[in-house]
Amino acid sequence: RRKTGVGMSSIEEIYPISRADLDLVRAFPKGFLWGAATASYQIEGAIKEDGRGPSIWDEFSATPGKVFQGHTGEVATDHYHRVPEDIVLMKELGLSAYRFSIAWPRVLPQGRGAINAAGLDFYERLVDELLAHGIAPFVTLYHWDLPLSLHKVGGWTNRDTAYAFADYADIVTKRLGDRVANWITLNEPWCSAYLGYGCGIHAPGIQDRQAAFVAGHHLLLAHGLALPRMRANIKSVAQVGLSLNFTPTYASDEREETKRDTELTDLFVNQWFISPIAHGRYPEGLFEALEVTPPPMQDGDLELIGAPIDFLGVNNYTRDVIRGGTIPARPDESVKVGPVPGACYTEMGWEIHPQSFNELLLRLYHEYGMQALYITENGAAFKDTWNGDGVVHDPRRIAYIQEYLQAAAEAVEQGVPLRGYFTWSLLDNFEWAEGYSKRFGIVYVDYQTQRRIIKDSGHWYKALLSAHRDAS
Ligand SMILES: N=[N+]=NCCCCNC(=O)[C@@H]1[C@H]2[C@H](O)[C@@H](O)[C@H](O)[C@@H](CO)[C@@H]12
Repeated sequence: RRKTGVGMSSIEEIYPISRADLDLVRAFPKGFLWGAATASYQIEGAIKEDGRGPSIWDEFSATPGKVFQGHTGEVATDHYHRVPEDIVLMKELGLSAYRFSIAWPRVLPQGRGAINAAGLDFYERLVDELLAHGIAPFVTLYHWDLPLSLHKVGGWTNRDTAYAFADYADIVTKRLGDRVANWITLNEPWCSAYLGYGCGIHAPGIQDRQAAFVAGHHLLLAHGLALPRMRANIKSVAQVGLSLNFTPTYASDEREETKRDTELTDLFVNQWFISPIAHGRYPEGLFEALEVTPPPMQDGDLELIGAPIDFLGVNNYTRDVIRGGTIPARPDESVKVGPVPGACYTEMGWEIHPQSFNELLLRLYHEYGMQALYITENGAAFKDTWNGDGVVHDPRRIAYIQEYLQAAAEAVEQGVPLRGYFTWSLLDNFEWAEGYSKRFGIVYVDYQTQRRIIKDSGHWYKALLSAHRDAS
């Protein structure tokens, strides 16, 4: 379509959505929250500023060979110094909610004990600025940046860390519980436990399967111990949940060993954490399949862990297709096949498969009885290029989000109580072991200048959210 006048936006820029998009948004109920998600270590930078203590990711990313080209979160997207402009950006996009995480080492530099007032003040200003712009804060208390001092005494393999987390949760909710109505205790404890302590590709870089299950139990215990402390400090209408990552597993053929390996991988990847949360017990056969002994538990742990949550945060990006090995392969070594003929993949090598997202949502509702679900992360990394002006074309990210939202809309029509969707991520950011080489944002970050450029997907998302508001 042609320009509508010098300096004016083109019609396409104002309404870059299709008729199908308009039908899509109508599937989501009035009041459905539309947001974007980030995490402290991935966007803040300022890792030594205003009293912040070191985290395990400060140490891990500074360790040669751990992160792509030695990238670190030292500067990241410099969000710590750019909160006002980044919130204007969120407003410009029309977000009704914003999910971010609080850096434990900013609030408690040693992980416990002395509170760093400047750290709490930073998050109080962030929350107040969001509320002033009519954006609902969704606060994650732990998104992987464990205070280094706690790691020095065992980190998540030390049961005391669970108690330290509950104290940290108490401090934060005492300060912000009057204003923040949506709380997430942990982000993806599976990644913290297995990637951090099992295979070691994430901080603290330990390779010990037994340690991974001990850490996993203490992460769950941290969640369970924090729940009552948080509920005492937040408003009765406020809600508490946690965000779990799921990667649905599919058999690549009909052989018995393939079905067995697919089921065992599902146990390991998808059931390990949701089972204690939803059913108050670890899934049958998990420890045997991983050839570990059950982690040390005390009486009452599983009751604390299985206490009711108000919502489940669902993080999903892709699925895994499994081929059975001739011998029972341990599920952390299962054979993932790819590329699947006719399938499409993101820059992470993750298959784009919205159907498995739909089936996951149905499963979480029917098999785990979740009464409220938020998609707290979904998005894609593609090779985004910026040509120096205000435009970044990312059609594949638009298509990815469209397809996944279509799958979510079908789940809503099938009765799944889905309350909101947060795309990962608001900004391009520090993608853990991949450093800055992978871009997930609907907003491009030029790291040389820290300039933010809304990608086509950001303009599209804005129009979609506007259409939903109009249709509600
Ligand atoms: N096959 N396969 N596997 C896919 C497994 C995905 C596990 N990683 C995540 O979910 C992380 C989550 C994290 O919260 C965020 O901090 C990360 O930036 C995003 C993007 O990586 C996602």
